[in-house]
Amino acid sequence: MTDRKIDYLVHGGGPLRGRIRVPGDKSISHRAVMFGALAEGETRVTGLLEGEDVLATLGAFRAMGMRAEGPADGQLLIHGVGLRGLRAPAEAIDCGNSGTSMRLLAGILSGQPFSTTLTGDASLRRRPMNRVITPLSEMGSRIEAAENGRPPLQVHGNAQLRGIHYALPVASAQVKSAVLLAGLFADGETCVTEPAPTRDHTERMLHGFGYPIRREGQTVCLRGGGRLHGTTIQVPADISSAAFFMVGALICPDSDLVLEHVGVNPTRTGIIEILTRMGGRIDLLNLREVGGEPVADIHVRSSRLTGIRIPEKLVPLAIDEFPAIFVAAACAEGETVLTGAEELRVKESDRIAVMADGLQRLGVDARPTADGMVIRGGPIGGGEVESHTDHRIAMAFSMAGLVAREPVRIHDCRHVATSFPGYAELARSAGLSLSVEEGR
Ligand SMILES: O=C(O)C1=C[C@@H](OP(=O)(O)O)[C@@H](O)[C@H](O)C1
Ligand SMILES: C=C(OP(=O)(O)O)C(=O)O
Repeated sequence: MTDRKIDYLVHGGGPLRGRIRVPGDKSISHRAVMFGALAEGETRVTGLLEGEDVLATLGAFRAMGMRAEGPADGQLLIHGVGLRGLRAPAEAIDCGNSGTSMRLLAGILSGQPFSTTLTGDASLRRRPMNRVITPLSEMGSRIEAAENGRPPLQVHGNAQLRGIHYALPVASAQVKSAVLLAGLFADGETCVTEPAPTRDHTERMLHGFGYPIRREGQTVCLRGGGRLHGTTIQVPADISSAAFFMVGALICPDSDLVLEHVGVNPTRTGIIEILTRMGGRIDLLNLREVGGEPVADIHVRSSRLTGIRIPEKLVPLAIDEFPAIFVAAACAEGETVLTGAEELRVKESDRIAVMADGLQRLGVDARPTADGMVIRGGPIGGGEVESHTDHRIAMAFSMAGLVAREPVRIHDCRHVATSFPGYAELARSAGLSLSVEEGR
């Protein structure tokens, strides 16, 4: 990451037209690196997201002895070390801005015969880790954290973990994945029950690497001590990155945009359901299955949006898309009400507080609540907003700038590169009038 602060300045633009492909899926990319490292033999990945979060995961495994060629143009060849082949890293592992890296690594490191420190940037060091510390400790790992279970974490692994049956207190794919990854190293069976469906890329990838896994209703189980077999993985484009363009095309008149080759796993498509319920014209074209994940081209046309009450069951299925959805709500007629989304407060920033604050600065009637937001649509004015070093906040406000009456300056957008390298260029190519300036 560059230390130089950069701002985005958006002077409207649009319509958004044409066909674009956003970068690879972040969740799938992290897991491709992790499972490829723990597998026996080679894993060839294409479409890998070369964003900073995934590079942090890759750096962690290289520091633990994994060899890999790439990434270049999304291609990565991983030489797996096998489940018992990781070595202690020489120094602390820096997860940067990435919660996924830290929580999933905590699961893997819990099963190692060595101790490791996991650290991260200022945003990550504010995020809660007790949610993984609690179940991993029950399995026999010992994890020390700073105050209130915040990073850095010192993970004192245990080569003889015990399998557990764990009921997740929050719907979190990261916690589910951390426990299942530790379960690979544990005696007996490890099962996780989720309160509501969350993204299932870990389960699909275990299957792809030939590891037996069983799902019964909301419970997933595996037995430790098996083997992962190297494979090929084609990473689809990230629906969480496509989300900004979906919203931009819906709210900007005369837009007609196709987002190519996007992963549309049903545990990720809450955004499509929510925007469709708001009146968005969104069609999935050429639906196909690629490497165990459903993929489609998403066709979006400008639409008259109407506010809705967002069903709580859709919240985990759209969890990273709310910054973009709030912008859609600001452009909709009437009121949009979100509840049951307190998890948004512990992401890279407090996404409820930060989005409400920025929308208010742009003249939008946005009222934060403990677990969501109430937004009454209306005209968006110009002004200056803060990203709070949160990539998704920066990109969401850039789409607000697309339809704002005056220019919108978004402060400190460096972190967009964590999930979406090349965002400014791609947004310009689609029709956004966006310049990148020295931060002020
Ligand atoms: O498992 C994953 O890859 C992710 C799970 C979600 O986090 P939670 O598990 O905290 O909901 C999501 O917000 C994050 O961007 C990626
Ligand atoms: C919450 C996110 O990621 P992470 O938890 O991996 O930092 C995100 O990308 O929106």
